[in-house]
Amino acid sequence: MNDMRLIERDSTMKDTKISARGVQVWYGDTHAIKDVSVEIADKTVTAFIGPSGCGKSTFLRCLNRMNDTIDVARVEGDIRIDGEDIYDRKVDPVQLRAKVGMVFQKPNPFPKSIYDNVAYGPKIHGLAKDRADLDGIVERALRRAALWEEVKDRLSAAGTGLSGGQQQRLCIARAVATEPEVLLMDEPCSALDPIATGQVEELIDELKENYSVVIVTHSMQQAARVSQKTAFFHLGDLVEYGETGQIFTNPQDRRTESYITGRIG
Ligand SMILES: Nc1ncnc2c1ncn2[C@@H]1O[C@H](COP(=O)(O)OP(=O)(O)OP(=O)(O)O)[C@@H](O)[C@H]1O
Repeated sequence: MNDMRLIERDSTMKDTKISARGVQVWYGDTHAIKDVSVEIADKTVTAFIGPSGCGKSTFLRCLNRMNDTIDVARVEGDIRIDGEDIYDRKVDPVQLRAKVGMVFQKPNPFPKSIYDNVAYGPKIHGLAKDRADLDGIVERALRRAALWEEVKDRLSAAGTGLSGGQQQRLCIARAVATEPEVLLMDEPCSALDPIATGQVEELIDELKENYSVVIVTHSMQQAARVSQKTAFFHLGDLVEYGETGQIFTNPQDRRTESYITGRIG
């Protein structure tokens, strides 16, 4: 009986991809993240939820050192990806961000062609040996982002000329083109209509076959639809973290319960 239970548990366990210990973030005097520790699994979608201003985006940005670009931000603690300290002085943040890709709230394609939007990252990171190789990378990334069929005949058209939902999928293609291992998504559907949202959510579900996906969302329905793990933040604290089903049906902390029942936030 015990053996059976062990086997059952093993089949649902995934390796840890990101391990954060005692993470604190300040913006000047504002203490935005307070001693957060969490293990994020590989090949899993993890949702960060919580009321506005609770620190979800701040913590997400710690995972690829995007906070480095904010002058007043100070990050403390230990964050490891595959056991490697990403804040170590020998880590190049540009290389790190190729490995830990990011998709933002508002689709932000470069003012370039669809092709060049996707080819840009692989070019600067020297991932293609020649033009044919680069063509292959661009096609694969656009296919992975479920956009290829819609754009294959107009790759030289401007990325900014696509619809909002297509632009967001283009940004996802751009992020996956550098073969990242982790994909961070900060409210990726908030500027999209329900149809485009559905397409991006479907895509997120497929992306988890290859990547560890972390998504910040204001929509609890979205967290419930796309994620396997959910972390609830409140006033800079990570209050509760667990299986998404458990967080939504049987939260252990009354603050989580208040949030998911709409009493706070
Ligand atoms: N660039 C910044 N400079 C100064 N303070 C900031 C900065 N970015 C965030 N903050 C502050 O840090 C705290 C956490 O903000 P953060 O954007 O991480 O929260 P959030 O949970 O993602 O919010 P939202 O859901 O509204 O996007 C807030 O008090 C916010 O005002």
